[in-house]
Amino acid sequence: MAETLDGFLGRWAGADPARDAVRTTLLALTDATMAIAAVVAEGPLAGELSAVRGTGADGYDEQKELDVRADRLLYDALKGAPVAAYASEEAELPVAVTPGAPLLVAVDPLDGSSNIDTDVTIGTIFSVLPAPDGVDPVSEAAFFQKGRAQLAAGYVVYGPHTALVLSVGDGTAHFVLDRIAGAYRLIENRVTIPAAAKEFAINMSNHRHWDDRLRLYVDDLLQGKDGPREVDYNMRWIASMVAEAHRIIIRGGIYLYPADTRAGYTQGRLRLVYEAFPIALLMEQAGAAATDGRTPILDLVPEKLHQRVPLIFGSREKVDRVSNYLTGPGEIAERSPLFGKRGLLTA
Ligand SMILES: O=P(O)(O)OC[C@H]1O[C@](O)(COP(=O)(O)O)[C@@H](O)[C@@H]1O
Ligand SMILES: [Mg+2]
Ligand SMILES: [Mg+2]
Repeated sequence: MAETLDGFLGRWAGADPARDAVRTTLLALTDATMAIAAVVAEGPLAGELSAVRGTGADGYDEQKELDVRADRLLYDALKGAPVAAYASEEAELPVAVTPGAPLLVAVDPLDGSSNIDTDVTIGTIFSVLPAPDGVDPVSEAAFFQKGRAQLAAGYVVYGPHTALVLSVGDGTAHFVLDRIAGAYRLIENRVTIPAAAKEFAINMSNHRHWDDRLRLYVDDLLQGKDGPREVDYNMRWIASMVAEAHRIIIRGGIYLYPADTRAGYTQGRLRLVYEAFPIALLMEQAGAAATDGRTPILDLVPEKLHQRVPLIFGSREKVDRVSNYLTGPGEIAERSPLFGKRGLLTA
């Protein structure tokens, strides 16, 4: 039988108390995800999981019954863990857990809420940070730490099987839930994401709202073999970022949720602290990359707990190429109608 998460983290933590605190916290979080997986698997038998229960912290997103339940399960599971404060997409401000404890946790309890009632993969995303010295841990400011400060990060996808992907800063590991044993079991110790891939994921319905450089990149992909890339690509859009991340972990590709001109989307859609940071750590630790188009996501420092960020992640060569389109002069200046003389139609 494959090693359990408990065994894996036990080996990693050894006798180090700081690592043991992270281990205890991850086991509490992943216990909660098993309870969430059970609710997700029941679907409508567990109640009206997609019923609207409120609006998110900045007033743009609806809060559904399952968002609220997942949030409660995660918070309750952390009681007794060495966590000073818990921040969630579902609450405006962090809340206290264990006073004086060394860690902070930030979560997206349920990612892909629009898919709850369609039986499409959804997930939970989490990030573990150190409680900073000299700052009240139960404050937004405590979470204003660089993505590279994360001690651990991961997600669980509730799909046909339930998978956990986790990093404690030494590679990215892949586990699958063994429902009978009630434990996650190790599938791959060190995931390596292929540097190149032919799949991209973006919500194409926003095409007209994008910036010209981003539009040029996607239009070039769409031209396939007949365009400048000279390769046919395939497209996916699940509308659960966590499910797209999992596909990329398994076989590579790129995910883009750029900024666009719609109200509420000028900084993209995804949240920096509990969506982009954890996914970026998992990507980098698996040999891939994550950027806002200019700066590696892990080098950003949040200024607000619920701050949004344009998010591009996946296979390294693809992320580098799109960053080139967004920031570099080079071939873009040659070909773009806005940035060069030849123009898109004559290229
Ligand atoms: O409906 P859109 O604009 O395609 O947005 C889908 C994106 O929104 C998200 O669902 C946002 O996450 P939440 O469900 O946690 O709000 C992403 O997972 C997903 O990629
Ligand atoms: Mg989300
Ligand atoms: Mg969510």
